[in-house]
Amino acid sequence: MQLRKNQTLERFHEFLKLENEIGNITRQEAVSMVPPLFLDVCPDHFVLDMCAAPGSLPDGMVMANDLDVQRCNLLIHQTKRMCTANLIVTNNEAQHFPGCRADKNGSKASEMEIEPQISQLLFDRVLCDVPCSGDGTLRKAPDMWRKWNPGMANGLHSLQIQIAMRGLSLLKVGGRMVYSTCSMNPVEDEAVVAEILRKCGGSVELVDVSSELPQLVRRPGVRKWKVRDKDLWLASHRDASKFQRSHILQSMFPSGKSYVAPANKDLEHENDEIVISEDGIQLTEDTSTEDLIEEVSDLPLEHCMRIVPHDQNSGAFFIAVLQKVSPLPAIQEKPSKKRSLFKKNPELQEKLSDQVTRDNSGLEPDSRDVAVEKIPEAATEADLIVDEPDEADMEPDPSSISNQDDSEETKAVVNGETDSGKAVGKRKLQLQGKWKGVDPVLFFKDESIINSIKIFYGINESFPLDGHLISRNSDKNHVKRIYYVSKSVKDVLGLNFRVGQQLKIASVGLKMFERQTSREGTDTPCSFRISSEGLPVILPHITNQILYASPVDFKHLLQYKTIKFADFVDAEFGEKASKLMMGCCVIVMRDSKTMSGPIKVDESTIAIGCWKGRSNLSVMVTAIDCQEMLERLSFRMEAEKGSSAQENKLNVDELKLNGVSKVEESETIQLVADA
Ligand SMILES: C[S@@+](CC[C@H](N)C(=O)[O-])C[C@H]1O[C@@H](n2cnc3c(N)ncnc32)[C@H](O)[C@@H]1O
Repeated sequence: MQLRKNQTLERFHEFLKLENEIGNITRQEAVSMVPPLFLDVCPDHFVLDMCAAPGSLPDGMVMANDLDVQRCNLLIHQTKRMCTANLIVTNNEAQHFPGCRADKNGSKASEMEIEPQISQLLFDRVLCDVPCSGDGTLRKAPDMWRKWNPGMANGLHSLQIQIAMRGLSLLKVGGRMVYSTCSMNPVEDEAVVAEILRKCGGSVELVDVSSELPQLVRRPGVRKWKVRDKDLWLASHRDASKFQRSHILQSMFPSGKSYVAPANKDLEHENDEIVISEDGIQLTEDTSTEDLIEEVSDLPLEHCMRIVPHDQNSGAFFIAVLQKVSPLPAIQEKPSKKRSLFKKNPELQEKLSDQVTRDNSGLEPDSRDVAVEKIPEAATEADLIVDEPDEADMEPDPSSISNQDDSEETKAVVNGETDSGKAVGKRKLQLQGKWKGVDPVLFFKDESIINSIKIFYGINESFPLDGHLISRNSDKNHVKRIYYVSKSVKDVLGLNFRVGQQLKIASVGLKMFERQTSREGTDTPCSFRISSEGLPVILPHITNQILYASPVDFKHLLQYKTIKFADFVDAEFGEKASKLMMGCCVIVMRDSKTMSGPIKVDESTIAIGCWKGRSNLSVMVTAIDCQEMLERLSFRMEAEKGSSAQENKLNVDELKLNGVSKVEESETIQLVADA
């Protein structure tokens, strides 16, 4: 509110919005970022984020899942600038997340697009930041004060157990899973942890992480609590009436034990007095809790962590770290009868998908779990962007570059092959395995196109393309976008084909190449340009169609978007540009590091995709990216100017000592001055 209203913060707010839009920053409450810190992720790990919403591994990969398509879109937008080929965004129900185990001879040849190195999808790390009632966000979500009621937590308890159990069954033995909520309600926290410990019978341990992140002020988990149902406190499942037992479960209590209801229980609480206050809020006579016999858990729940607002001025959070020490008991991840039926009849699955179904992990939840009340929407981050445009198709005409927006399509298809600007409504319903309405995921194997790309950009074997390219269009002749995936992702996709595409993939890999046509004609030897997201990854491997511009010419390109060869300040650069092949090229900003020798790409390398036309170079970067890059550039130049001036001053002082009074400016200083 202050950011929006306070005039003095206007520029800061604009900066935040721009950087957020571009994907350089993501605003999130600090405490929400704590759970992954306890995951202890290593670069080669396979990580599953079961309920990811929006939040580069060399060998490992991250599979980020969320049930909500809009949140998947947001996640895709926010991870776009990470330039990672190691990410798969999926849109499955976490509690039924597919196991993807390939049997040795069961796969059909046509589905086995690529022989995978793995035969089962298991993870080294799992993050279960589950949907919760969200009372820990009370400080930033004023709505919560009106909306909250204890039924929200009770209604989510079973789903939380199911998601956590599914996570544990997908975890490798020896792996770590973090379970977290932004609720302080023990029913969603310690009760869930206790229930999964009970279900797992010693194969999962609650890890004492009190020595990890010592700066984080936290409180131990509780071992005793009561359960609230509407106007009543219940200390034990024994206290629940027969009616209440349809939604108040034994696992919500510290002992986790069930009691047989006495015959007259139904009649209890009938006469509880209900009072309606002036503002219409229902007040109830609070039942005294003193006469209830408290249960105490015998599990080491004090190893859980409670982060409370008044300890370090944060939102509230609950975190538990679990270690799988042996295979779970009675785990049989064989497809249930129901699932094999679905394979034959996907429509049946669609019909049933809205119902709360039983866990297929083999650890069946209590049958009463299915009777939970309608689950309330989980707490939301205050500043979620609902949707983001995919990168527009770009013609080498700068005016068209900045204005296109295919956000409608992005809404419709998550990310995939779209026909920019025209296709909404006309697109055929895509089919990804059994998933309707989702673009297919296909290995891109068109050798003539792959070879033309390799030759045009001079990409050698140091960057293997074969088997690493993906398209999202079943019409092989009209592929518009080609995605690049890492070896780990390639293996997972191969496995997913073998098991009949159980993963519902919203986004995979890094958009690397996009089909490009020029208004000047199509006489370019390669019809695919390098996309902005893929550029940082492929940059070190490009040997053709790449030029180095001085900071001043680079800046002019960003400012004016199109520059005639003859108009570059550095005439030699203009000359070289005119000799490039027609089509996409890459312009790297020259600095002391890129002046000579091989390109070393690091976070400071600034490069853009351009189009070499008949008489000019045009940038193929969105207007917003140009603006951001210009700002980054001026900041860098300021910094360089400062350090050069400092260096220069030192040199002058040094030379003065040697009796010389005039110093030639270094080239760096000259370039900065030009700019
Ligand atoms: C607490 S939020 C996750 C926040 C996220 N980890 C972050 O740090 O931004 C819980 C998420 O679970 C998703 N969700 C709800 N039910 C789900 C289900 N059955 N399977 C998977 N995701 C679910 C919601 O869409 C929501 O984005």
